[in-house]
Amino acid sequence: KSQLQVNYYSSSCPKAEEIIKQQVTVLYHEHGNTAISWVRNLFHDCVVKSCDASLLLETAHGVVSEQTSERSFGMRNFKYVNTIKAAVEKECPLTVSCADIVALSARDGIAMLGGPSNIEMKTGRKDSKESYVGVVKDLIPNHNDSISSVLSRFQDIGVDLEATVALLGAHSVGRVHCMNLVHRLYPTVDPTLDPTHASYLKRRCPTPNPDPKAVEYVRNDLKTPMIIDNNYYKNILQNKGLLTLDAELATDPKTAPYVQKMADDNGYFNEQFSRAIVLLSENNPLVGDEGEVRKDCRYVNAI
Ligand code: HEM
Ligand SMILES: [Ca+2]
Ligand SMILES: [Ca+2]
Repeated sequence: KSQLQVNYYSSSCPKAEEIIKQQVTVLYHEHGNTAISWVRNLFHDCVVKSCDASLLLETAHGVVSEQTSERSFGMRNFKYVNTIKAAVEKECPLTVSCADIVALSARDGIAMLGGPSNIEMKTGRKDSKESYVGVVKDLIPNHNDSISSVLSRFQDIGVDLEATVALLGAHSVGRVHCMNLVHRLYPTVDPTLDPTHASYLKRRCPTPNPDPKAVEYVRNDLKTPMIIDNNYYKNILQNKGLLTLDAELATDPKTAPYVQKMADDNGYFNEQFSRAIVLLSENNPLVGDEGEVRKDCRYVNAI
């Protein structure tokens, strides 16, 4: 079985990585939160079977999109993946996979957001010919799952304990909708939440039953909301994590020592985050003649 490699497109499409980076940069300057979406996309694609762009398939021709799963709640900016893909197709038709676009856009998005800029992302992934919507809920943890179940799910795909703690640092950017946190505020405030922060959250999320269509949300990190840094760990140590999972990460005896170390040392966090992103991105890829290179990331190729 062939493997992923560094610069897989060096002869078939030498400009591929440069074009993707340029598109990610332009999109970031138009809508900064696109870069945030590329990071979440990597997680939601790679954890579901493989980094194979299964996430990007839309509901059509008998396919039901993974994006319709309740775990995909709040995901955004999918339409701009098509912008990146179109630019790459123009240079090299049917050559660069959507799965590699997911991986490379995550790498470049992380750099735009001030995270590590030296991630060695291999390429050569192929795209799935199907959606795995039926297993999304089994594979992507819920916001109130226990830390031990989250750790074992990551373990199953080769992401170790320290790397898992580092990956959650992605919650140093982006937002959480009220729907995913009102259970910590009503009817009574979760005692593990900092009371001042809880009052702030109640102002942002004033009712126990937010309309899922209303865009009521809280930013993950009030200090550096658009920067991937170790502030997430500082927040959760001060009981200002938004998800139940965030709160548990800070106190569980297995994860707490790493949380403390990451909070104390941004360089160490960056190192572990880079390593973890690579592990995540190499989960079970389709390679060689497996899968296909989709022409349009939203649909499998016509036969
Ligand atoms: C393992 C357990 C995880 C759980 C339970 C979890 C859960 C969530 C939830 C509930 C949200 C908020 C969705 C919303 O209300 O809009 C969110 C946002 C986000 N998650 Fe996670 N997450 C996990 C791991 C990760 C990982 C490993 C990454 C990336 C490496 C990641 C990246 C993000 C990003 C970037 C956002 C913000 C998205 C935006 O603002 O558009 N998450 N996550
Ligand atoms: Ca996938
Ligand atoms: Ca931050």
